[in-house]
Amino acid sequence: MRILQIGGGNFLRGFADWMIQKGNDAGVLDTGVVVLKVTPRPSRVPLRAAPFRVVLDGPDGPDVTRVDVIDEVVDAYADWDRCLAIARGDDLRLVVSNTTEAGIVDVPDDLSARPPETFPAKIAVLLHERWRHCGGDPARGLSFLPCELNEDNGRLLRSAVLRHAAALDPAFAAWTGAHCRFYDTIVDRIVPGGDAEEVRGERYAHWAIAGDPHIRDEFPLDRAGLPVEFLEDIGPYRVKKVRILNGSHTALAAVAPLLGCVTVNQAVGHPLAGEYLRRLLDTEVLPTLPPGAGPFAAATVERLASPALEHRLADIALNAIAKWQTRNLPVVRDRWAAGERAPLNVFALACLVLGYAGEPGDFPVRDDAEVVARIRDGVFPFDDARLAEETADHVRAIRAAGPEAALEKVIR
Ligand SMILES: NC(=O)c1ccc[n+]([C@@H]2O[C@H](COP(=O)([O-])OP(=O)(O)OC[C@H]3O[C@@H](n4cnc5c(N)ncnc54)[C@H](O)[C@@H]3O)[C@@H](O)[C@H]2O)c1
Ligand SMILES: O=P(O)(O)OC[C@@H](O)[C@@H](O)[C@H](O)[C@H](O)CO
Repeated sequence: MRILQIGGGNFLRGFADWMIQKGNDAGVLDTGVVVLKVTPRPSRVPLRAAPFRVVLDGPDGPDVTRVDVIDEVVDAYADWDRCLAIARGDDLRLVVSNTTEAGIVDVPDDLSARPPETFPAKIAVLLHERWRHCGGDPARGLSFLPCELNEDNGRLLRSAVLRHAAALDPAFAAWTGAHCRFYDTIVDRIVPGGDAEEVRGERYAHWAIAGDPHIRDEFPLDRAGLPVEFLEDIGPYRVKKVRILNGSHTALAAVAPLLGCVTVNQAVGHPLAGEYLRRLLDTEVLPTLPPGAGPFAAATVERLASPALEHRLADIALNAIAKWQTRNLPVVRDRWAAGERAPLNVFALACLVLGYAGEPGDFPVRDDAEVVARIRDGVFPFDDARLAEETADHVRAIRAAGPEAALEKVIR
């Protein structure tokens, strides 16, 4: 069997490729991976069909795995014909992707371009080639496992692909709708970096996959003891993971640089930033979740405290306003709806607003130029009067007393 992998970033190498290697080693899979490079920009890590090491930090030292599953890398912009040939392949069954949350977009595209610009349009054209080649054989549909962190990632990808498919040929769209399976998944492993030879991450991993049970036989990694779970609905699991882990990351990336921290583990170990994190989880995030999320929150704090990960706050701060909106704002809204307050999450937003505005000057701002410019012009990023007012209160307090004293006051 062959798996088509869209994107060759560190996350997929340290998570999906690592799992496929383990599945092959355990005898539950027998598959190679072909990686498609789908952006015209140069890769951060040069992509090669060559073995690499996955080094995972754990309580008893690093665990090193040689991953040798990538047997081909194709650049869609350099060799689209080869991509079409791969799509025709008899041995192709599964597609995994990670194109960041920016990749699954539902916008018009030029389907005659070689290649089309967006990820879903590329998939539609590749599937169309497959459909033509197999004469619409129902058995030749593909299964998609998107790893992007968008909510309902499988459903989103399916609907964008189907829109392009309908423009190509209604009969092809019907085949795609009936015989290709798009699974919602949620992935969890902190993978802070790597290069062509090595990917660094944590030992912890979890992959929750929802939907049609067909996938359990195509991708039976649970039978190799891997942390892959097949669930009917991953919604509740997703909310818990995103609010606890990603919300903590985004809050720390906003607050901790103002206290002089550079990495996540420094922040967790910092007396004030560490207390901020624990209180954020205990008093704001956990009350918005169903009972039973406490152990996951405690385990998350331990994961974030690991010194071996060297996860830079500045890297997590990429597009921080949009991330705060999806990871932290829902907590604020739920607390308000329950007649409670959420000052620690709003404090993080105040730190972002100040940081984006250039005070203090060394804040790691990595966002869309337009988003940054609007904040610098004094425009509050959300259309919400209460949020604007509470954020402004924190901004004033930070300006007057400095970040440490202002934070002390909010915490205690
Ligand atoms: N690194 C982690 O700890 C981690 C953990 C869980 C999930 N994730 C997911 O991974 C993403 C970051 O991935 P990474 O850490 O491997 O980073 P990365 O920058 O190494 O890889 C990102 C990949 O996305 C591709 N890409 C970017 N924009 C695209 C677009 N518009 N269309 C198509 N492809 C596009 C890039 O070419 C690259 O292959 C996050 O946004 C999140 O969705 C990461
Ligand atoms: O990858 P991003 O930039 O979307 O978010 C940064 C981190 O919060 C994220 O990558 C976590 O490490 C990951 O979600 C853990 O499973």
